[in-house]
Amino acid sequence: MFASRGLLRSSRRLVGGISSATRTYVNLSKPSTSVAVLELDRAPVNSLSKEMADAVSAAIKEAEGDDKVQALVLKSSNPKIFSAGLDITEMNNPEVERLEDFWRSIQDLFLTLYGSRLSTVAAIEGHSPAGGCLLAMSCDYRVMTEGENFKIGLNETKLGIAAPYWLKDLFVKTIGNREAELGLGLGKLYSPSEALSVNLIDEVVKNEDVLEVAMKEAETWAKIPPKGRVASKVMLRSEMMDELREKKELDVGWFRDFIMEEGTQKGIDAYLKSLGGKK
Ligand SMILES: CC/C=C\CC/C=C/CC(=O)SCCNC(=O)CCNC(=O)[C@H](O)C(C)(C)COP(=O)(O)OP(=O)(O)OC[C@H]1O[C@@H](n2cnc3c(N)ncnc32)[C@H](O)[C@@H]1OP(=O)(O)O
Repeated sequence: MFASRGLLRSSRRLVGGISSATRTYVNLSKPSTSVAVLELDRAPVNSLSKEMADAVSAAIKEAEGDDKVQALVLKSSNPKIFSAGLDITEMNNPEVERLEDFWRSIQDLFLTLYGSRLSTVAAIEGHSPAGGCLLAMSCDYRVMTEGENFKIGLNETKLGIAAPYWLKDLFVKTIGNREAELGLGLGKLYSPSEALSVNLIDEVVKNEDVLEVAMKEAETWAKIPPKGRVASKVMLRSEMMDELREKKELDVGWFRDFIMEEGTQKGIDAYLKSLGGKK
């Protein structure tokens, strides 16, 4: 399985007898019969551009296409950054049509990952702000590497923007209403131990152990008979997904109007310039 479906540039290789495929922005491999590993690989910070979001969605669908695969580990090629979230340059002085398409790709990525028939385990290596936290929260289980300087959370308000309603809903579902009020309002980024204490993540592990722990967890989920497991996931998640599917174009409009406002643009521009102090 995992043959290219013509969506992505791909090259195939055999690593220790394991078939794996390297593509633009993502690497998909299958280290065991029932578990696939999807590595985010967009330097420098795995930010989600439209193309990156499309590549991740396509790779998830490809893994789902193998009937034997029951679980997926989502990891990063960068041991210090899981994902820096949405590619802010997509929202900085954008062309409107591209901005709308970008948002559709982000919505689709969320629907694909959150609604996957596969059990998904996030191996959160390092920083995971905003859209990175979205990726992690869309999984069934979250393991994060230790290191109190690593942060996860929804910091959108600090950029002068607001998380979309469905990301807010996902946050509330994950950590509860009160903590979400604090987290969203303050744009709080949690250290691994803080994230664990509010149930934003499920485990904190040593950096060198993260993949092994995530794989073990994925194998555990993969052993659960899929019929009941998937039905349970659908019960828990379909309401939210159906609502977004219904409101998709409305949500695109809200996003576009919000981002295109002059004040929002000023905030995004200033934030982007502050990053790394280099721009
Ligand atoms: C109605 C709905 C309305 C709106 C919804 C909008 C939702 C938005 C959700 C989001 O995801 S917004 C993005 C939020 N992300 C962040 O705030 C993270 C920003 N990045 C960082 O904090 C740091 O880069 C890091 C902690 C992840 C890593 O730090 P470090 O290793 O020191 O790297 P640098 O900061 O030097 O960055 C390297 C390089 O990458 C660029 N960059 C970083 N993050 C992004 C990003 N999210 N998008 C685009 N580019 C990013 C950074 O500018 C540097 O570029 P250079 O060219 O200067 O090397």
